[in-house]
Amino acid sequence: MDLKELSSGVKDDKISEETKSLISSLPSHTDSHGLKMCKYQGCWYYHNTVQGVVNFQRGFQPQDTDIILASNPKSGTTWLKALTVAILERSRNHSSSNHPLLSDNPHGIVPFLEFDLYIESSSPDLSKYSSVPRVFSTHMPLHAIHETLKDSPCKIVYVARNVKDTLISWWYFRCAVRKIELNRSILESMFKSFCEGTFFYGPYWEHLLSYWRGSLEDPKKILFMKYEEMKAEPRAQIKRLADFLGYPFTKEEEENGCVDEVLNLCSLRNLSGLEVNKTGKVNNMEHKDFYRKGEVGDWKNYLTPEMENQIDMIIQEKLQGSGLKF
Ligand SMILES: Nc1ncnc2c1ncn2[C@@H]1O[C@H](COP(=O)(O)OS(=O)(=O)O)[C@@H](OP(=O)(O)O)[C@H]1O
Repeated sequence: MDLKELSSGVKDDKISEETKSLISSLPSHTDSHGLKMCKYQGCWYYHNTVQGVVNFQRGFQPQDTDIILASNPKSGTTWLKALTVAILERSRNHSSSNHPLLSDNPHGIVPFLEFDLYIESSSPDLSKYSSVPRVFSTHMPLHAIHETLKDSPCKIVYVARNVKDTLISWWYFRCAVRKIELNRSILESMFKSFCEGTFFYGPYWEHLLSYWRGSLEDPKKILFMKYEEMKAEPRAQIKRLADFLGYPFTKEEEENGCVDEVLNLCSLRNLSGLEVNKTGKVNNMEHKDFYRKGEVGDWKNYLTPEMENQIDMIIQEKLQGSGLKF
């Protein structure tokens, strides 16, 4: 594998001596592609990402109005970023041609804390993100960001997705990034690692539960959304998001079609058809690879009944008693 092709979160070229020493003391394993991972504060990361997490925890200073969009990878992050940007930008009266979503990928507009910003240093230049509110994103679990954000009234939105669709989306993405055909042996090794909890940002259920419990404890600070509900009732869910962020749609906006405008702008079909999303890269990943089918239940086309049973049993057991269901 050509290391230059990898995204910065997965490589291991940004690690300080101090973090190397930390990593050497942590549980570790090597993934099926030969990339080294370690378990830091209960979550599995590639080594560069640990550096990003450590730098974030050391240096990030939240502002009261900050918005943090959190997710497990492949759970609807790109969509949530686009919707949040569109909700916030609607008051700025854009003409049809100068909306930020028309000239950049949602990941270019909303940076990831632990890869894009904090991977090189604990004091990155955030001046580019000075407009209010600042919007950042993360795949870190809540326990990794809690200490840094707990005294701030900033808001956190989490999007969760059914584990089986998340897994299939990851599989597609891994193959797309490596420019190879969908390959069942890759799916099988990813499946194993998902089930064992050793997948990137896993265990998957711990990630979900951290935000789920956080949202129950402090619903004004943490909004828990589900990809499936966003697909099933987009108008209700986007209004829920806008209300939570403190940018509710007015009655007039609802009547003049503004909610549908935002939804249409952020639809998979619209975003994936934009020139900016057909070309270009962010963090060594092609914009186009962030968009695929966006269907609920696509896993049925790929997982065997045995795989389905196994993963269902694990998730059922892990989420038991939490009140969280998919
Ligand atoms: N606008 C919009 N609407 C609905 N669904 C969308 C949208 N944009 C991306 N997607 C689908 O989300 C899946 C990618 O997940 P993420 O965006 O979380 O990926 S990432 O973590 O940011 O890499 C991936 O799902 P799958 O199609 O199931 O692979 C994308 O197709």
